[in-house]
Amino acid sequence: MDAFRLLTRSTKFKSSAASAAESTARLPSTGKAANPQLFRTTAGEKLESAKNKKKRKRAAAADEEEGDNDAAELDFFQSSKRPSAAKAESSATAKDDEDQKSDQDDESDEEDEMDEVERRTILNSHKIKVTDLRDLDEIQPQAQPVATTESKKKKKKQKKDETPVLSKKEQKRARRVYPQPLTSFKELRTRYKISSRLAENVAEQGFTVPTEVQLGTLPLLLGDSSISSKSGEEPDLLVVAPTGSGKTLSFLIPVINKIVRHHHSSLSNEHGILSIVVAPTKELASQIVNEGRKLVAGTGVKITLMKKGMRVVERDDESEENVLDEDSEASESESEEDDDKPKKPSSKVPITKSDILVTTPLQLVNALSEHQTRPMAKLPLVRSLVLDEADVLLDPLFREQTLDIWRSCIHPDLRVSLWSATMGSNIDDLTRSTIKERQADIGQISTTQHPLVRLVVGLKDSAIPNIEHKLVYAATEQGKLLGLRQLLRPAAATASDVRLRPPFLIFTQTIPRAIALHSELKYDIPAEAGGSSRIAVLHSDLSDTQRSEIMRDFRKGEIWILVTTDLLARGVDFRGINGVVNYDIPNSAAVYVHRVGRTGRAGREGGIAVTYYTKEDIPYVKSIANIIDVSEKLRGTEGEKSIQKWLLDSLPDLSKKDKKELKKHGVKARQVSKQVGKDGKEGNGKGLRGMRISTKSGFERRMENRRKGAIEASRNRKANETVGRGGEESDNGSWNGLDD
Ligand SMILES: Nc1ncnc2c1ncn2[C@@H]1O[C@H](COP(=O)(O)OP(=O)(O)OP(=O)(O)O)[C@@H](O)[C@H]1O
Repeated sequence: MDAFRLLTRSTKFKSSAASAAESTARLPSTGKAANPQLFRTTAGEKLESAKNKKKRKRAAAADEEEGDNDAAELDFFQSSKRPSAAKAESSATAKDDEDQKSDQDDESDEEDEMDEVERRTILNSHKIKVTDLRDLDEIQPQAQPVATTESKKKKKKQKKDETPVLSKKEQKRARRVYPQPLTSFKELRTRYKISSRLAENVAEQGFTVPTEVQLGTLPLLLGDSSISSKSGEEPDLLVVAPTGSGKTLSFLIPVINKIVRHHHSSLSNEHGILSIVVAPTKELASQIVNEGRKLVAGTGVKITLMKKGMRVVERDDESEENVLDEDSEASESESEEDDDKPKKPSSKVPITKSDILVTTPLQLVNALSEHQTRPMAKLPLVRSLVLDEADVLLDPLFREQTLDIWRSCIHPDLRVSLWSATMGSNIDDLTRSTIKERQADIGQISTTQHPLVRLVVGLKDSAIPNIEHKLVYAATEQGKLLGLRQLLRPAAATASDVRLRPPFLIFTQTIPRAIALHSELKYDIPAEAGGSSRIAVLHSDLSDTQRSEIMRDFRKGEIWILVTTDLLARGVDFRGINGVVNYDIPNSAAVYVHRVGRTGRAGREGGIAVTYYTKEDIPYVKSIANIIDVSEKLRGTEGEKSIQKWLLDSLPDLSKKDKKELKKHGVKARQVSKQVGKDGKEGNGKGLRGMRISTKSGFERRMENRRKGAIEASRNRKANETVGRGGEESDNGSWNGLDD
């Protein structure tokens, strides 16, 4: 069924069939991109393909030598699906397989080793920048820079016994590292020797080319010896990489592999949570678990979504409890409405048995502190802590909870990795200081310090270059609604030059506005296209069950248009959505980057981001216009710029204080006054302004309200006369919410 056609109510487009087909072919919903990478230069591509060609030749020669029987074992990356029987067999022989191949792999490893120039060329070609963030004196002596004239001059000024002060440029150079990039997924097995079953599970996803973030981070986390430590020691890692670039796979593969190794090691009798992944929303946490389940199949690793009422550790003062298996948790009811209250006395609940726990911050903090009634319990076995959307997890809203979790992980070998598409420099500082503070707390000596590495893909804090941005001035709230209606009826949209095919997301500033917009639009979808069931609203006031049902239906394609708040701005992966509408402008440039990043996932072309702004928004638009400008420059399309220089120059700059205020509360005109209840019935009507969404003018609304008031008053008068006593006081004069 073509959603776009149905929405046009069978109206024929003026454009030719050929051009329509051409535009459809480029839509994100039509399938995955041939290459998910966003950045690459010819020089880098040539070098990578030369390296891969060499490897293929070697593999073919090895195949010939080993005969047909062994070939099946060696080429598990070739086909995306393998019969399960073969899988079971290969899983059973995995360890032997690893041992048998290790000699051959060692040999090929040496051949695969790139020199620094090659590593530099490939990393630069993909716009990957890796930096060691430790203090310079902590970085290995080899990393110290060669003194330049600049530093020599400074040196003269210093006393002889003092260490030289390096210029900023020199410090930067000293910190740059060029780890060997992953040129193909095959290397996960041949070079990094990950579990063969895990490698098969990755291959079964059908991914052929690693994305930039995978190419850069997987070697670091799987133990690459070319990084600054020279020891191949796993670093703590800060990663800034574009939205939809495959960060989830980048952190899950190493975490799962580490646990498989742990299960095979002498520590295999240690049972408990070994890794924690923290994400800011339940939707994202549940998505990570789904992705994780595909990767852990058959590896013996268990991944669990943290739910209310679950117990994750045994406190010292508790008696032994029976242990609940992860499989039985899957059947737990998801209909818990209130996360802040314990479901049943926690001591009666069995302890969760899982290797990887995926959680939102509050849920884990509540479990560890028994709803903040007791000191936080410790998580003594956790070796990997992953903070997904780390900048938001370390934002004041979640910071204390996230740091509490971090501090609870007391194992000396803990490694932390922080991931996001946007990260301020304050996160670098906070990470550094938390690592030091934690090391001091657990009495770790400095010699055991490992690298803290930052890896940035592309330009930090920028929107993906493979989508089209439209910044549309709508003057008023009514103008925005009219514009949006045009998008919903694409036949009319030809005039406005924006064509957006479902499925798409619409973001509003607040929950009441999302609800209001949904009620305003729900009858706009024609019955033959499925009517109001095609459009839904999702926000955090809904129950968990409602939230997951809506997510499921949107993913299945039953819901075409989803109105939502920033709840879905981050991390959530709806692979084929064609666009994003910022009905209300985002509260910050970072939120813009994340919201629009819901489309154009994994390098898909053709996604559109439409942002409406009104007169009230003008002071806040410049940072968004800047992001669009940079994204278009990254794309490198001459002459196709949507942000003109004159616009950038004429838009006002926002002060730091106003930026902070905007981030915290959004555009003032759209805030919901405290006197207004969620039902929209309290107050005198003025507080409702922020949630009002209607095409009717203020005058029309006033007239309508007066009419309603008059009818209501006459009804009351009649009732009073009949009953012979005064009726209940009614708030006739107040506006009664939204126009349906
Ligand atoms: N190498 C690959 N080739 C093709 N698709 C991939 C590859 N790696 C991941 N993907 C797909 O890319 C999509 C986006 O991945 P993911 O959700 O991990 O992105 P992300 O970087 O975490 O984005 P965000 O910043 O929005 O959270 C997913 O649908 C995933 O299956």
